[in-house]
Amino acid sequence: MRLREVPVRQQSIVLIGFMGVGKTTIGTLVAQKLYRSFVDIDEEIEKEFGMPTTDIFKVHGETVFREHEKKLIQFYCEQKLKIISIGGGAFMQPEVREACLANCTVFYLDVSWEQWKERLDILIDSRPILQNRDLDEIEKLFYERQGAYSLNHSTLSVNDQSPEQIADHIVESLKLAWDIYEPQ
Ligand SMILES: Nc1ncnc2c1ncn2[C@@H]1O[C@H](COP(=O)(O)OP(=O)(O)O)[C@@H](O)[C@H]1O
Ligand SMILES: O=C(O)C1=C[C@@H](OP(=O)(O)O)[C@@H](O)[C@H](O)C1
Ligand SMILES: [Mg+2]
Repeated sequence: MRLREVPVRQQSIVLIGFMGVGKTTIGTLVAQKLYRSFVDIDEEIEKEFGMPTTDIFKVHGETVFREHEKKLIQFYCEQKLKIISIGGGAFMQPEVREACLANCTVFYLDVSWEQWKERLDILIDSRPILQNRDLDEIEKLFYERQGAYSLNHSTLSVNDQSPEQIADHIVESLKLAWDIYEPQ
């Protein structure tokens, strides 16, 4: 069943954006604020394989990772009342975009390259996609992915804001939309 028919208040929320933008951190906070359960797709894949993402890439390869990522996203997007954080590369798959946009409310967390660069040191060890790429190559990837991210229901700049502020903003904007589209 397509959740398009599901009341907008019950639709799951999906957070998209470049790796390290804060999807996992902010998704956890939004779930707490809305009393919903939180699903981090990377964490689900890691549980399935019993190893961190970097090892999945090394042992099984990116193609296997992407296939599991797609299947899990398609599964969770069809459920109600979840807050779902998906990996930064997931939205490059057309089937993932279709599943998220058709069934859920999709928030794009948008960060400037200047601010993202400051996080590189804390991300490098846990994000296999960043390894073996120099800064120019990462910048190219950052801009290449923006086209896919522009397909969303709501874009939110996260520059100069704390995770708590961003989560509050998402909750407020959802409540406003719910009242407009489904007045109680
Ligand atoms: N708004 C923010 N300001 C500063 N640091 C942040 C912010 N959001 C996330 N971070 C930090 O950036 C890192 C990556 O966050 P994470 O939630 O794992 O991002 P993602 O899931 O998008 O890859 C973490 O160390 C987190 O604490
Ligand atoms: O951008 C990517 O291709 C990836 C982003 C990661 O998730 P985050 O966006 O949560 O860092 C994780 O799925 C994997 O390392 C690949
Ligand atoms: Mg994450």
